Amino acid sequence: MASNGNNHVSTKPPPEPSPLRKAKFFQANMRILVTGGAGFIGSHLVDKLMENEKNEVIVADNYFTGSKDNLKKWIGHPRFELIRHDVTEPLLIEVDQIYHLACPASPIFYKYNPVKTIKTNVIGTLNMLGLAKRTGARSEPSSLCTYYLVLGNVGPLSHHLFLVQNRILLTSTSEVYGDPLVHPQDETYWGNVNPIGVRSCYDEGKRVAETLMFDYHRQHGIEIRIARIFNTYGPRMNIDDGRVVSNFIAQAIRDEPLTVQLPGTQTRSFCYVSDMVNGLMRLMDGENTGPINIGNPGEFTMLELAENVKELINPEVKIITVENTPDDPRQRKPDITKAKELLGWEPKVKLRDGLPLMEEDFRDRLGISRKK
Ligand SMILES: NC(=O)c1ccc[n+]([C@@H]2O[C@H](COP(=O)([O-])OP(=O)(O)OC[C@H]3O[C@@H](n4cnc5c(N)ncnc54)[C@H](O)[C@@H]3O)[C@@H](O)[C@H]2O)c1
Ligand SMILES: O=c1ccn([C@@H]2O[C@H](COP(=O)(O)OP(=O)(O)O[C@H]3OC[C@@H](O)[C@H](O)[C@H]3O)[C@@H](O)[C@H]2O)c(=O)[nH]1
Repeated sequence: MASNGNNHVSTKPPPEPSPLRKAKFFQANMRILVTGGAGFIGSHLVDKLMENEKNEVIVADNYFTGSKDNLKKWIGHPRFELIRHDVTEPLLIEVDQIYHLACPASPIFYKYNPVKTIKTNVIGTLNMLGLAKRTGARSEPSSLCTYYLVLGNVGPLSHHLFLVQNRILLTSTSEVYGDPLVHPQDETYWGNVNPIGVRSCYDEGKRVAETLMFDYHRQHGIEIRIARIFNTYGPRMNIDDGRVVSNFIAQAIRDEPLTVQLPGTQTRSFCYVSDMVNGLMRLMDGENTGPINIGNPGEFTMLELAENVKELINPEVKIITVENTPDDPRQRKPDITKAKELLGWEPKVKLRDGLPLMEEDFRDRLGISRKK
């Protein structure tokens, strides 16, 4: 017996679904926007999302640090769209989920135009939250779903569409902890950030982005997810990205000295990109808003990282020390208890297994093969 929704019990079976539901147009697609999808993490996320035939993926990117090359295998695919768009401008499209990654991540690039970086973090996140609000990032049907209903498809498929959970995920950062006085960092730590320093366009920008996410959640009921990402590495990083793993690997391949910034005892924890993408998707699909640390708790000094790269990639290469930049955090290691308990997630790829995978990609792109 089926209820018609007005508390009257009907003995009639539910109507047959329209024969059109098997047509492509009626597939139960989840339309997912990935901002910053032409970048390093974003393009790996797109690869994973596109594996699911029920997903349509739209990338919005201004190509500041990203490139169409990272998405070349999807360009022209019927379930994929690429838009040249700067998130500091509003975007009017219909989507069910938003992975909001757009923001330069390497210190060299985010410090290059700090005013633009903070605008990207603040205005960009406001715009994406506005989009989430307009398209109904709540446990209600989205505009897309409403459209299906207007067409009169009242079969089991449309019921499924009602259950689509619209939401927005922000890729925040371990930099919200600043130069942390608590070690390892768990999500309850409020951080130690210089609000007027050269890194603050990024650190404070991401902190405001987190604030906006929670204010939209509390005030407008928007379904939010916040990931605090720790240093991530892997294939497709820009060769001249400037971050430490890509620098050391490119230097080792080119026979140039590995430039350890002083003092060299500062630590970081490095997460391989496939683990990261997996963690982000679990967070999006799970029931917890976060913030949740996603990172690999293996902790290395920069000197240890250089030694590892030397041993694995080029035992002949020199290691030198060079000046550092202001406000460089002295230690960083995620406490991932929350990710383990709430998402059932933990990283699988160890640094010594991930570095050779990245080396292979860098050698291909640089056209330098391994010496015999
Ligand atoms: N990789 C890491 O170690 C790391 C650590 C913490 C947080 N994150 C966060 O993850 C996200 C992705 O980082 P990534 O390493 O892939 O960096 P990335 O620089 O490779 O990718 C960022 C992408 O955003 C795009 N972008 C930048 N500004 C934009 C704007 N105003 N409008 C539209 N697109 C814009 C870039 O062109 C690029 O494609 C960023 O939000 C970053 O803050 C990364
Ligand atoms: O050539 C280099 C580059 C960097 N470093 C050192 O390596 C450490 C890591 O520097 P990176 O530039 O890779 O990145 P950071 O850890 O400072 O910031 C990073 O982590 C948090 C993310 O949000 C940022 O997006 C990301 O850039 C720093 O201590 C830096 O001084 C070197 O020793 N040599």
